[in-house]
Amino acid sequence: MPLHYQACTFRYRSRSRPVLDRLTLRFSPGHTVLLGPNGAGKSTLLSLGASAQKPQSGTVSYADFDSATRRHLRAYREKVSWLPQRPGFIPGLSCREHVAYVGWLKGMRERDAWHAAPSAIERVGLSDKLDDKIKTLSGGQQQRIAIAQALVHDAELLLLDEPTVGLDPHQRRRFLDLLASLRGTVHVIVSTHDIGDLDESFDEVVVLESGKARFRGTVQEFTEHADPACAPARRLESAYASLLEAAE
Ligand SMILES: Nc1ncnc2c1ncn2[C@@H]1O[C@H](COP(=O)(O)OP(=O)(O)OP(=O)(O)O)[C@@H](O)[C@H]1O
Repeated sequence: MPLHYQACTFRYRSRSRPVLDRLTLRFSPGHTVLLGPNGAGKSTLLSLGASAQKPQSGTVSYADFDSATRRHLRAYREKVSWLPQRPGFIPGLSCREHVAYVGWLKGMRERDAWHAAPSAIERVGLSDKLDDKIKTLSGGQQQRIAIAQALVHDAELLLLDEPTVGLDPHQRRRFLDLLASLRGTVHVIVSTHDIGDLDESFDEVVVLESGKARFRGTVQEFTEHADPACAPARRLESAYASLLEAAE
């Protein structure tokens, strides 16, 4: 199912200019990387996709459910999971309690969430911290618990906002392998500044700039924007730079 933004306008109350101005964008099923400079509107876009905020006009829909329609909200949130850029934690809960609590918030039965939490935590390699309190974890470990929270209720679509921030290189590789293991079963949209996260395992690249989609295409189509003279190892960076230069 695609995640569909139709003529979406979103403005923060304290701001006169909208972050998104009648944006129409369709994220195809599969795995998508969302790129864009600071302030482009990526987090805003994902928070709308997660139904955490509503557009002032236009619609956001997934699987025939409208994120702003009250009677759709429960089903929408069961299908869509979101890792925000700055996940909030209840520091005194254990990892298991926290992940189970988020599963319960997402509509799982308390018992089911409690039983599902250890396997979500195992997927991020923190089984040895199951009963440790969140406040005793390092920043990178907390980020991994946040990823486990996004996985716990088996959503159809994961919206991951800078999930690899704070992860060491081994954990970053592990996370990318985890994403690859979800191919074919879970749709994923990952916002990142780390262009190295983008590899051939992704189906689509979207570049957002000033609230507008400057590029949407396959990884190969994205790479074709690179300077032909650049070194192979720098092709992704070069493609990204040339797309943003063209937008100026
Ligand atoms: N809560 C808020 N109140 C007011 N303005 C906000 C708020 N959150 C974001 N903005 C503004 O909205 C614009 C888009 O921000 P957003 O966080 O969506 O961008 P981003 O592409 O995710 O940026 P980054 O890569 O730096 O995380 C920015 O100009 C930002 O200053």
